[in-house]
Amino acid sequence: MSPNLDSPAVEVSGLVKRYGDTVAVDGLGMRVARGSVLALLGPNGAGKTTTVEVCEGFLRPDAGRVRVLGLDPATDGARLRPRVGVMPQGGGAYPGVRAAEMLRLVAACAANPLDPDWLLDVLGLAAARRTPYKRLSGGQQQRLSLACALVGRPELLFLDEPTAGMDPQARRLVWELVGALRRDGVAVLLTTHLMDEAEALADHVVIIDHGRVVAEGTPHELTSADADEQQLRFRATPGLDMTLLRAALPEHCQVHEAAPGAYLVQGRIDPQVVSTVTAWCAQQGVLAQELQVARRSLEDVFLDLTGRELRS
Ligand SMILES: Nc1ncnc2c1ncn2[C@@H]1O[C@H](COP(=O)(O)OP(=O)(O)OP(=O)(O)O)[C@@H](O)[C@H]1O
Repeated sequence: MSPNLDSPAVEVSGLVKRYGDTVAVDGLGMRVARGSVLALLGPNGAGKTTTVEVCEGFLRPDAGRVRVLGLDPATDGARLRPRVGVMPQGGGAYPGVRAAEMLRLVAACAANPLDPDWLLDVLGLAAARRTPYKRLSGGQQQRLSLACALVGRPELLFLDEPTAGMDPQARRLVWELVGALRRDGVAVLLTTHLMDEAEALADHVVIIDHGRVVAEGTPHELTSADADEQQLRFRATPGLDMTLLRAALPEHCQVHEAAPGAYLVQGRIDPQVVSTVTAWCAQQGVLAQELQVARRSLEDVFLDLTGRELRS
């Protein structure tokens, strides 16, 4: 039986990591419970990879406390390696090695590995088993990297942008796999830029910016924190005069044409607001179609917290 089963899978407090004058991580704290999936979100340069690499033991922190499965990754690497799976950003393999060889090499280091051939099959790589790593497509390299992270039956998985560059089919497959691992009690710390990925997979979301936590909670908590902030979306003829609709709606409502013919009303959406919108459209002689009332999306929350402008 594994030691330290009572401790969280990952526990970080007051983490600081600098590169010269750049403070990449600035007092960050987070906790990944056993058997749960935590998604770490943040704009480019927010400090996600640095945080994950400290937890993986690849980087030493400048300050703070990091415990992985109850151990210190900076000093207990040898004890942690057999229990942790790592899928780094951008793969990481010898370019000439064939897919199946590489997976077998990794499997040989594990005490009780999964069958590499079975794993290649599950990840849709059976036909590519003799292909050298450098000749695999980007998505195939990602899947092989995931296979390498999984083959040792880890208790904890670090996935840094696991589905970047994957086609929708491969992405679905990875999502299903992560769901199955979680049901088997594996903890997962993943970073992603895909809000639907975080919503689909994560029990807990941590949004960071400038190396600090700016919000955290379940996807539901994050998107329903402000009950007065809802959205009414509808489609109609492009170019309707939004100043007229705005004047017909209560003061707390904002309205704009998000894309040609796609309209968005934001505020407290009650039955009266819905009725005003449909009646106003009828007055204009247009039909409001695909009418939908929803909470703010995780992407809205993320953009509100981290800004809408592009980072350099
Ligand atoms: N090896 C390094 N040397 C110097 N600065 C670095 C190094 N690695 C990262 N940084 C800087 O640290 C900050 C955090 O980078 P990090 O890669 O952790 O961010 P990230 O959130 O993972 O970004 P992305 O979403 O683009 O992958 C950035 O300002 C980055 O330029």
